[in-house]
Parts: sequence; C-alpha cells; structure tokens
Amino acid sequence: MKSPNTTAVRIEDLAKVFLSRNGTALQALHNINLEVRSGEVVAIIGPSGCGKSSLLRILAGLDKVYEGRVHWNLAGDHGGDKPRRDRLTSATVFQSDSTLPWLTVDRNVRIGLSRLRIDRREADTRVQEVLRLVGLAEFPKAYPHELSGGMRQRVAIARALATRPHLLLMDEPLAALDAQTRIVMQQELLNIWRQTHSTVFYVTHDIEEAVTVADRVVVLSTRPGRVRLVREIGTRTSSVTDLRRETEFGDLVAELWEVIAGEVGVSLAANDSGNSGNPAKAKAGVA
Ligand SMILES: Nc1ncnc2c1ncn2[C@@H]1O[C@H](COP(=O)(O)OP(=O)(O)OP(=O)(O)O)[C@@H](O)[C@H]1O
Repeated sequence: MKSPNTTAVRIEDLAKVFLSRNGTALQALHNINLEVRSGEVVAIIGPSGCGKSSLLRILAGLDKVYEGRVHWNLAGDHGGDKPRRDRLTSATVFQSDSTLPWLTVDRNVRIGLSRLRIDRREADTRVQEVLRLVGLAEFPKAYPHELSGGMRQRVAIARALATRPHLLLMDEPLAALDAQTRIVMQQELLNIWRQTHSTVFYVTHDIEEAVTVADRVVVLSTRPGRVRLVREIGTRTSSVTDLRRETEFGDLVAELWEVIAGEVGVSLAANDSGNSGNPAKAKAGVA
C-alpha cells in the first residue's frame, strides 16, 4: 500500500554528463529534482534520447558517475549523501529477454536469491509465491524456449520480485511484447504491485502504458533531460480494459502527448501530416 507521507527516494539536482573518447561532453540529464513516495509507481516518459535509461541506470547503481544527490529512505535508512546500497534491495527488469536458456523457469527465478544468500527453504517458498503471482505456477520445470515471449518476460519479472525489492526499476519491460500481451501484462503488473507494495520507477515510450500503470507520470524534456511535467494520475479502481474506455484516460494521454510533442516540435494541427493530433501515435512518433 502506498504510504503518502514517506519519501522513498529523493533526487536532488541530478545531472549526468557523458564524455566521449575525444573528450566531447554530452549532457544527458540536467537539474533533475524528484521525490518519490514509498510504494509509489512513477512512470518516466519523454522524447527519445532524453535520458530516461541514464536516470534508471543511476538509480539502479549501475552508473555511479553523476552530479547531485540521491537520498534513499528504504529499509529504515533515513537518507544521506550517498545511496545506502548495502541496505537497499533493488531489482531491475530490462526490455530484452534476460532468461538463461539452459536453466528451467524455477532456476532462472532462483538466481537472484542465491546472490542474497537466502536459505533453500525460504527460496523454495519465494519461488513458488512469485511464480503464482506472475501466473507461471504450472511451469517451474519448463525451459525458456518452451515459453512465449510474454511468459519469458514474466520469468524475468518473477526473478526481480523474488528478491522482494524495496525498489523495482523497469526499463521498457513490455516493449518487446505484442499489443494484446502488453495489456494483459499491464494488468498483471498492477495486480502484483497491489500485493508487493514496491516503489517502482517505470521507463516507457508508451504514453498509454504510463497512464495505465503509474500513480504519477514524469515527463522529461528533450536532451538534456529535465523534469518538464509531473502529472498525478487519479486513484485507479477499474481494470486496465475499463480504464482505457474512460474519457479521463484519453484526456490524460492527449495532455501528455501534447507536452512531448511540444518538446520535439511536432505540430498538433489537424491538417498536418504524420502524427498530428493523434495521441495513439505518440509512442511511434516521438519516442
Ligand atoms: N554510455 C554512453 N556514452 C555516451 N553517451 C551516452 C551513453 N549512454 C547514453 N548516452 C547518450 O545520452 C543520451 C540519453 O540516453 P538515454 O539512453 O538515457 O536516453 P533514453 O531517453 O533512454 O532514450 P530512448 O528513449 O531512445 O531509449 C543520449 O543522447 C545518448 O546518446
């Protein structure tokens, strides 16, 4: 459950500069300030190349070279200048199929647990629990090649969830899936988060997906990425398919699309060609 009064992550004046081999500097992120509540799902959207993945990699601890501060308040840590990764359990799910083809579903999920030195009995319980959660309870002995793309991605998600992460970082986790499977998986993620209460950063190109899964949507500007807009999404009671029928859903998607289109200089006039005024084309056109 969301704890509105507890800040899980506070990002202050975060900036990221990449240096090329010839010494040219490329500013990817600039002056990012953001507070994320415990148990909150925050979607990060923005034009292609605006720094979404760079931000996620910093939060995941995969990139330690940045300016600014990230304060963590997870697992009872009350902050500090440096992320207390020793006390933080975080898990990252990427777009690509990260299952290991020579291991069964059960073994694929178990990998994250051996790293945490979880004992055998506890690991058995957790693996069964997360496989049930992602709808793969019948497939512990299956190998990845025996599963569909959606099922393989669910294995990757199960592996992340089994570690019971305080922080779940997802970079386009559903991007490789077909449209129908994506919607099914969005519903499954929402069901899972209702039970696990993880704090989630969710990077996506898909505005509709962002509005569907997130409590708040953060729009980054064109590079260097800055926080262009933070949009609170109202409490979600309906299913994903019902949600998509609601007028407010379409309005939110259109509003966010307009902000991104403005960032990349795409006209929304009805008589223009291309993506004009069609929020549904947002993901294809600008990100
Ligand atoms: N390792 C790197 N070295 C140099 N430049 C990089 C590196 N990683 C990313 N960049 C640059 O930083 C900028 C932001 O990249 P990033 O991948 O974070 O953007 P993004 O918003 O996730 O992009 P997309 O939406 O296309 O996936 C881009 O201009 C990219 O070329």
